[in-house]
Amino acid sequence: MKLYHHIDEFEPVKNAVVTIGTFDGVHLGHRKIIKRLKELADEIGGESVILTFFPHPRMILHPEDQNLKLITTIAEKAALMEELGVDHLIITPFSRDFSNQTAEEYIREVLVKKIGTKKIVIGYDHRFGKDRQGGLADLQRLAPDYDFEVMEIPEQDINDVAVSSTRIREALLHDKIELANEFLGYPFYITGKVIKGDQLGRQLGYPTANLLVEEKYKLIPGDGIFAVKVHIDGVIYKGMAYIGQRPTINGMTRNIEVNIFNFNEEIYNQTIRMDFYYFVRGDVKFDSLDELVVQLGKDKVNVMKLLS
Ligand SMILES: Cc1cc2nc3c(=O)[nH]c(=O)nc-3n(C[C@H](O)[C@H](O)[C@H](O)COP(=O)(O)O)c2cc1C
Ligand SMILES: Nc1ncnc2c1ncn2[C@@H]1O[C@H](COP(=O)(O)OP(=O)(O)O)[C@@H](O)[C@H]1O
Repeated sequence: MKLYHHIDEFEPVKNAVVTIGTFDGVHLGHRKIIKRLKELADEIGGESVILTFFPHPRMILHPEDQNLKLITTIAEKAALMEELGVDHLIITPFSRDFSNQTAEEYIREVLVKKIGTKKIVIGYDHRFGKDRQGGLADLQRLAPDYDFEVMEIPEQDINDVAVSSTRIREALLHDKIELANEFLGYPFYITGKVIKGDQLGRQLGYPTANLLVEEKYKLIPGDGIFAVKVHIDGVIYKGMAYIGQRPTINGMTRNIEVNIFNFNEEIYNQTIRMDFYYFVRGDVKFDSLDELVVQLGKDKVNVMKLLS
């Protein structure tokens, strides 16, 4: 897959089959659209192109709003699309200039001249151009002039996609990891850099790698203990993860940590990926560290069972 960080980097391709969207999570509904996109491209010996915007329009129009949480970071989204065999992914900043183009300018300048669109796969409700004035009808009206074809994604499919992004976010925030994974079609994951914590973990007999997620907009599941698999340098380990404030030690920050099974290496500053499989239990304030350690032993047994 070829990746572009601005629409201006893209050179028009022959028979571009294009779709536009946020594709947060690259979940089962998105996968269906991407599959269709690739089939259409194959039919005409063309190439599949996805146009997505980053930062998300809401981040530009409402920078003060920190509530926008996405299932996938932009890098994760690109990796997932690459796995699915998309030919070209254009991630273009959603600037005010960009959004000030009229619908017709957008179709002519972006879709036709910059991308070379031959077919566009688009939802019935997709809006574009200044004040979101453009839509499917404009594409259909201008298609003959600019020699492209419009393929509408049926309303039901669009609703499925919207419903599943929302439901995945809800599920992740409420300990329903398995449900989220069912909608995603793969295990939800977090990518982060290992940073120093309070160095207490190893004293308790359970060292925990603390993850820093740099993307503030990444959705983090609700507090609790989870059965996970951790990718470190291409090797996959089982482990038990914790998300919470550590009430037992009156922790002040919300941590993401993982005790990795059968592992004993220093991995500070490394970027690791953690795949979530099961929710194990909720966060508890124990009366002592000894009680916490006893529980950690039980958690380990439970997680091993769940992942075996
Ligand atoms: C599987 C697992 C379960 C945990 N459960 C709890 C818990 O229920 N309550 C709590 O206060 N801390 C819990 N912790 C967090 C520990 O308090 C934390 O790992 C310890 O404070 C070490 O922190 P450090 O990595 O900053 O040294 C858990 C950690 C792990 C790995
Ligand atoms: N099995 C393991 N699971 C997690 N981290 C481990 C493991 N073995 C060694 N480590 C290393 O130890 C660190 C965690 O130890 P810990 O005492 O909890 O320190 P910190 O509070 O800095 O996280 C990890 O960041 C990692 O570099």
